[in-house]
Amino acid sequence: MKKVLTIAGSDSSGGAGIQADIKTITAHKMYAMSAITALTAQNTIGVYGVVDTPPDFVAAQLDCIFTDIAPDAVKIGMVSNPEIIQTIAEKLREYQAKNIVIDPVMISTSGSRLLSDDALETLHTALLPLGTVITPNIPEAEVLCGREIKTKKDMLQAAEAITASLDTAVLIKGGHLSGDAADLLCQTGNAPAAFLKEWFESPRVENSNTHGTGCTLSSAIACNLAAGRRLEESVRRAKKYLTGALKEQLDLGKGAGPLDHMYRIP
Ligand SMILES: Nc1ncnc2c1ncn2[C@@H]1O[C@H](COP(=O)(O)OP(=O)(O)OP(=O)(O)O)[C@@H](O)[C@H]1O
Ligand SMILES: Cc1ncc(COP(=O)(O)O)c(N)n1
Repeated sequence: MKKVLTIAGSDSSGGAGIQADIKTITAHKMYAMSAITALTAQNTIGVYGVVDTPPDFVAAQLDCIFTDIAPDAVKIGMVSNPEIIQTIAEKLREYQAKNIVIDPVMISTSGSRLLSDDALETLHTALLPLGTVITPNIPEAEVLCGREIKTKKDMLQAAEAITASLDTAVLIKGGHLSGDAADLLCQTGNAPAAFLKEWFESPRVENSNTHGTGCTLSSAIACNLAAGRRLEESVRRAKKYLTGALKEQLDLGKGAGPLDHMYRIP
């Protein structure tokens, strides 16, 4: 059985973070492990409290996992503060982790900050370059490249800028733009300053319950990489899984509710 590790925050309402990741990994019939970076008191309406895990305890969780059951892929979500980010980066290097999908979570759908202001620089320099692929949404991609993204043309330019600056593949998620749900994968090509770009599009599903879409997509990409698939194919399959989970029209809670992660399980 393939093993997938999620390093992320806990969402008490179960729609995003660690809980969405474990459901997604389980729905892919893989073995899920978790290192929890923060506890959030959260529901479909908002985030009401955050308690960060002490960095040495993040390290202890990662030591326990990597010295015992080596993961075939790692998904990283909410990382909270610079000390936790440094710890994760050191451990990923120490254990030579492979197939690393980093979702640079900054602000929740409900509008709460999940990354401290002083963590951005550390995220950029210490952690993101270790990713096999990073998966920012539009506001996160704007922060990473320092320019506005209003159109698909802007996405193309931003993706090149981020790929060039981090020397890693980037999937910019287009859920925050209007029209079809179009995500753009950009990787470095063979020649200097050459980029390989591919769009992954699906019709927009009329569903306001989108809590945890980003977490779910990045975990599903990690599962497909764990299965040995190429990045492009992993993104294509992950997006199909996510779109299916949205189409189920699960409607829980008073705000932006969660997805039906289990829809493929008979
Ligand atoms: N209404 C929708 N219909 C179909 N796909 C969608 C819809 N909304 C978002 N998506 C897809 O969901 C994935 C996550 O995109 P999004 O841009 O919302 O990321 P995100 O903001 O990190 O997610 P979230 O913060 O809600 O967890 C992308 O593949 C995007 O195209
Ligand atoms: C613990 C945790 N991790 C990530 C998210 C982002 O998910 P969303 O943007 O859908 O709120 C979240 N709300 N909570």
